[in-house]
Amino acid sequence: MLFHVKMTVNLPVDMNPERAAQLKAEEKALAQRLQAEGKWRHLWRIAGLYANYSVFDVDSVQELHDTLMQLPLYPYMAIEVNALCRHPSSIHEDDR
Ligand SMILES: O=C(O)CC1=CCC(=O)O1
Repeated sequence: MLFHVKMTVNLPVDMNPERAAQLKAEEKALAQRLQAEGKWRHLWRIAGLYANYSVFDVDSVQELHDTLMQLPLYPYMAIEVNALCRHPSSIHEDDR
């Protein structure tokens, strides 16, 4: 199942810089592991914003929920989710 996810990060302005750097490093490590596993298919910066557009390929809505909840930056994110399904004109056989 594919889901388009927008994540907007809002770190508190008074957050300790070392704590912020630690959270970002943990987020990067998990994001790269999930990409290597094929669960996090796309990760794009939204130009001009501390936000991203992502596409997740997971087995269930519950798996998406659990994945998002475990992100280190989750407490500081606003998240919007849209479920995706195959477009009849798509030429990409792996879209599903
Ligand atoms: O910087 C972001 O958009 C938040 C984020 C998601 C994965 C990652 O490494 O950073």
